[in-house]
Amino acid sequence: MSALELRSLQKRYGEVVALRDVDLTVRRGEVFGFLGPNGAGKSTTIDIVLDYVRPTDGTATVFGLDAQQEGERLRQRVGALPDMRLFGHLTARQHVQFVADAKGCDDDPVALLDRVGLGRVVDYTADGFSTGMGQRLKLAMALVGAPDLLVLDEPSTGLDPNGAREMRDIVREENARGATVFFSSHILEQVEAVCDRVGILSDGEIVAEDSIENLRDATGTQATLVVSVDSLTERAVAAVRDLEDVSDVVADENRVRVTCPDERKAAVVDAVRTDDATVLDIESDDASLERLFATYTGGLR
Ligand SMILES: Nc1ncnc2c1ncn2[C@@H]1O[C@H](COP(=O)(O)OP(=O)(O)OP(=O)(O)O)[C@@H](O)[C@H]1O
Repeated sequence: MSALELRSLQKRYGEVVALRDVDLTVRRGEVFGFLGPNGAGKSTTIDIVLDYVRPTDGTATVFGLDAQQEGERLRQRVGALPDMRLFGHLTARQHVQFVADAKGCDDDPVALLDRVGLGRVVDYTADGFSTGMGQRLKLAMALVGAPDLLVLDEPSTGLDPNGAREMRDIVREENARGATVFFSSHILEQVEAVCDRVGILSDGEIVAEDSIENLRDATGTQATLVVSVDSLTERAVAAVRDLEDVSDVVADENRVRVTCPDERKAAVVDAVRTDDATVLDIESDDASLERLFATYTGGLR
């Protein structure tokens, strides 16, 4: 049985078609990235999965439980980080305790708050929290009861780079203990760093569902690679230029920049080392990921 199944899901708000026809399967134990530009329908999909919103047509099931029919049982097994307001007059501890009581579990709020980096403010009220602290608190609430499925809607919102990294670490830890993670974002690097597979939603429809690697192969999306060495010879540059599928070769004193498919990166590094140069640094930019996203969502063709 899969962790999450969406079948022919449709949602209209009056004239606005938020979801056209969404079919998606998230397997048990995977970290699945749910990608899409603003307004694509990600939040609507998540709200339907959590039964905050009813679909116009189609079904959403979590571990075989129908979101509309068995919402209460379903929520027992799910931890969600929705874009929900916190209660300013309640402390961090009270927020987590509230979820623990609702789920009927005896998790220690302080341990959970410690895990998300709020160990020192457990008795502070949420009204003084920054956006990032609020986001951490919502994550602690999502972790209550060691859920089988974690649904994280834009979890990195408001987090600084350290916070974003800690969020990724927690996603990995949760996945390692067996949780399936469904992770929505429009920040591609975040998704690539933790996700096994991704689904790309565009204009209310899934336009791609695969590993990022396979999607790259399918679209022939190229990466930019910069190799820095201790000394660069003309022979080495010529060897790089001779490589198949490698283009836009630019060389300066001790660096070579090229455009190539992922699977040619190793050949480029080998060629740069033709005269036994020592590799000092290898950089590969994320532009390829941006292009991949744009290819599927209509930003670039
Ligand atoms: N309550 C609502 N009433 C009317 N239209 C809505 C409502 N909620 C969402 N929509 C519309 O449905 C579409 C999908 O919105 P949704 O918030 O699901 O997208 P999203 O992918 O989560 O976007 P974002 O990345 O900006 O959060 C948009 O056109 C939005 O304006």
